Amino acid sequence: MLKTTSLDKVDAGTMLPLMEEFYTIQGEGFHKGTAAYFIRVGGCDVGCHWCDVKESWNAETHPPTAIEHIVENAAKYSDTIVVTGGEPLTWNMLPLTQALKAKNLKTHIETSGAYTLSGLWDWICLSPKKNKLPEGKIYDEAHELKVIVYNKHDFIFAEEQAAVTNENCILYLQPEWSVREKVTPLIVDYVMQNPKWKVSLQTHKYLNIP
Ligand SMILES: C[S@@+](CC[C@H](N)C(=O)[O-])C[C@H]1O[C@@H](n2cnc3c(N)ncnc32)[C@H](O)[C@@H]1O
Ligand SMILES: Nc1nc2[nH]cc(C(=O)O)c2c(=O)[nH]1
Ligand code: SF4
Ligand SMILES: [Mg+2]
Repeated sequence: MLKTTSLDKVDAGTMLPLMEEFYTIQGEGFHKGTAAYFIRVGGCDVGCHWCDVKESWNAETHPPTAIEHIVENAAKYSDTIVVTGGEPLTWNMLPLTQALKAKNLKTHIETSGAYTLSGLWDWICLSPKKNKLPEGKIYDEAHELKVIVYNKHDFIFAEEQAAVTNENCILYLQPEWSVREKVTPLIVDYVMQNPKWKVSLQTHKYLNIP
């Protein structure tokens, strides 16, 4: 009985499968270098073979957690909150983001955009994936587009995605970590040839912080 209630609340977005939460420095993209509190929500079936948080995929291994509890913790640490996963848009993000905004916290999301956009966001980082493309509307709303480069074909994918994204969106190419030594020089050359793009590195990994 108790279990069913939690599942209903997860469906409603008033509880979320919480994998971890941590205060760190945003390592990637536009807000790189900014202190932020990260909320990592479990659950993702996009299946990127190089995903650096595969432990997040199975939502059932992460305890349904009341959003009041998540928000109360977050507010103690930072005024910038990054919601990531897993794929946060697996779930209804409206209750969580409303509660964060009620505390005057800035809401940022890291998402593949594979599911319908929900929630109230001050910053949307869209990182599209070939195997499950974003749902239309998020292309109009995204503030940054961050394409992961694993091999040279990803430059073509990046251009295709930029072409359908709003014109104010800031464009980033980020090396896939395991092949960074090979692809970072390719990204450097590409950005110099195509300066509408910028380089994004996973700087937290170089700094050895979460
Ligand atoms: C782990 S994902 C979680 C959020 C969401 N599922 C997504 O993919 O945007 C957070 C960010 O890390 C990026 N990422 C994941 N694995 C990576 C890797 N091995 N190298 C570089 N970036 C990676 C994703 O593209 C995304 O921008
Ligand atoms: N420091 C730090 N910055 C990040 N930016 C995006 C991350 C993510 O996993 O979503 C991430 C992360 O895991 N750690
Ligand atoms: S969409 Fe994000 S969390 Fe899901 S597999 Fe890809 S990188 Fe990992
Ligand atoms: Mg990460």
